[in-house]
Amino acid sequence: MSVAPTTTGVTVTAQALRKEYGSGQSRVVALDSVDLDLAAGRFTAIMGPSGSGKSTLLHCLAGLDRPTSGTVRIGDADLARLDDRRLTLLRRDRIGFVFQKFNLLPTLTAEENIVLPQAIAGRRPDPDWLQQVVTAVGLTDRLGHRPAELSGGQQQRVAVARALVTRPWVIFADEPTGNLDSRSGAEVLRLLRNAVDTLGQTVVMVTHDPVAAAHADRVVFLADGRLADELRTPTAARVLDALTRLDPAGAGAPSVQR
Ligand SMILES: Nc1ncnc2c1ncn2[C@@H]1O[C@H](COP(=O)(O)OP(=O)(O)OP(=O)(O)O)[C@@H](O)[C@H]1O
Repeated sequence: MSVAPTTTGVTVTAQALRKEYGSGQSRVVALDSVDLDLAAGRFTAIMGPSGSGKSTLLHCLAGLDRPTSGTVRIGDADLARLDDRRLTLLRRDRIGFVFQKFNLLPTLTAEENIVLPQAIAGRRPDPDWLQQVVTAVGLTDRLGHRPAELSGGQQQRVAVARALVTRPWVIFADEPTGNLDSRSGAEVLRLLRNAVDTLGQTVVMVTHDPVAAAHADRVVFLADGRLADELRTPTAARVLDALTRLDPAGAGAPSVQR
């Protein structure tokens, strides 16, 4: 991206975060006493064995789900103090999302998908900024195509553009490369990395892939719903080592009834 850094990102913090599902015999503690401070303008990856609470943590941090107890702050917004309507507005106006399954509307063109969050808010995107984002993600000649006419990698680049175009405080990405071949996945990771480096964007990403996590500045590891480890300036090899220590069998067990 060819624009000067603007540091759009804000800090995301979680304090004493706990999330339980169900009750009685079927109670599951998905998150337990999680304290986390994610710096503004940095790329953080969340990793851990299957069932360790990664998606639950991302959903609680992003205001998609309410924790059982504890606090989440995005910038100076305390999510627990927002009613559902305000939380929806915060998500729409201040947060960008990139999901594994792209989540594009099939009847809309790439361009219509990119500007959809702003259209819903009754706003028009700044045309210069829209063009910069579209150029950065390499979709200039695909704007009139519908998702079915785009490759998986192109669809995910539409989703990244949709996340970037609102200049969100933070982008949350849940397995953004999970449905992509390694070349398309690398392209999407490069875009996220670039958004951090050139725009000061804050990015938080859940991934299973050590190579994807190596694009982050910091990797935090969950095990059984708790923070278990972390790495700064990770490499894929060090991430894999840390994961193997946490989960030697390569498969985590769900954390039931602690
Ligand atoms: N809606 C739900 N109802 C009951 N239990 C749930 C629900 N969502 C998640 N869980 C449980 O909470 C725990 C954490 O789940 P979560 O999906 O956050 O883990 P994860 O690390 O993202 O797993 P994976 O890597 O397999 O996607 C698991 O034991 C899971 O079975």
